[in-house]
Amino acid sequence: MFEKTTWIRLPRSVVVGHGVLGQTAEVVADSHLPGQPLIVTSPTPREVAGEQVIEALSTVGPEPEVIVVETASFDAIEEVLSRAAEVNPGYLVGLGGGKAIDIAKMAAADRDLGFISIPTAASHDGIVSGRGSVPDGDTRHSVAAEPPLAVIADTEIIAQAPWRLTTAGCADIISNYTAVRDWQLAHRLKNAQYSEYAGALSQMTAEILVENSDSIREGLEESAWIVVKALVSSGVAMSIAGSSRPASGAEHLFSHQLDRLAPGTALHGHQVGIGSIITAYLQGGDREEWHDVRDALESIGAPTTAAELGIDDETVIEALTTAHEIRDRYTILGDGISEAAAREAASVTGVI
Ligand SMILES: NC(=O)C1=CN([C@@H]2O[C@H](COP(=O)(O)OP(=O)(O)OC[C@H]3O[C@@H](n4cnc5c(N)ncnc54)[C@H](O)[C@@H]3O)[C@@H](O)[C@H]2O)C=CC1
Ligand SMILES: O=C(CO)COP(=O)(O)O
Ligand SMILES: [Zn+2]
Repeated sequence: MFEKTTWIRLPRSVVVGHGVLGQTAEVVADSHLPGQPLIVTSPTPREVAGEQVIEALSTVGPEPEVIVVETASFDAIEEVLSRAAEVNPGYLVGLGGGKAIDIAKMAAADRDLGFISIPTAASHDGIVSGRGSVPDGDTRHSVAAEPPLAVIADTEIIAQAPWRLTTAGCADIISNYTAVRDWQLAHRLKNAQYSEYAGALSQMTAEILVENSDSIREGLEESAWIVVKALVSSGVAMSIAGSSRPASGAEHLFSHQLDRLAPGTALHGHQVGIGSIITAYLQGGDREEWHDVRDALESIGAPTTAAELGIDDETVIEALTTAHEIRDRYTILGDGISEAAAREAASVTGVI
């Protein structure tokens, strides 16, 4: 008997473009979201877009409550949940970068509420995904969370964010090359479940971004448009897969380990970009594809060396040799690489 089932959860609306925050009321109505919203945000996004979002949401319901969180952590989720228990919101809104959006989507899942994603930067591909990523002691969890019912990505706001946030988003996408390869490897060696559709979409997203890299330049709102579309596409790949696998391989394990060893030093996207250069080197292949990854990062102005990340060489080596311990996800790192191999990979690629 045929027993396979799949349940792909995607947003109902993805609205991207100049000034689309002005369509917020329409989007909320179209999503049938009731009652008072609780906005989960962090300090800078609150300043940048908070009033505009509060004003827009107030036209379709009671004035929103706002909670400002500082970190992506289980404590922050608890804070949001206890505020939600007080105000009993009708739905949640994640406003900001990856951390605020992740916390909102996980709190929404816990309270069984609808959730809207309003990114203020094109810095990560969690804008659309139904996954949350949270560090927890020595490990990192990628948990099933509430996917957004709607995404409102206003390129006017996103284009005004510091440029480094956009280059981080590009690097998060470029890292899909190595993530997909690691996923295929895990499929071959460990029988990990692989989705051809999700793998192909994730890889194609990286290819399209790299093909368009000449148009990704500081000061152009079109750059925000191109990058947001890629981030959406990558998030859809994660939703199809039902896991972060299409967008997270060894380069992400390396980044998660850097978050523990050098917290708050560099952006997620920039770390995974460097991780992707080294992962491509370790994955080998006929053509030295790590050159392509490095060149793509260089062309959009993302860091390609540890020094540019602000992280010292020894921390890079430690992260590389311990990254496999972060979570139970098979990658090219296998059950760990030696210090000598890590040093060789990081030096040959010019990362250290
Ligand atoms: N759930 C998922 O599928 C994914 C989750 N992530 C998670 O997302 C996080 C990384 O996201 P990031 O956005 O890099 O980190 P983040 O949320 O810490 O934001 C980075 C910085 O950008 C600032 N910022 C945001 N918008 C701004 C604006 N318009 N102007 C000025 N500053 C602005 C924030 O205040 C923050 O200081 C990590 O925790 C990562 O694990 C990343 C990718 C996928
Ligand atoms: O950052 C991500 C994809 O870009 C999410 O991946 P993780 O599951 O490794 O946190
Ligand atoms: Zn990522």
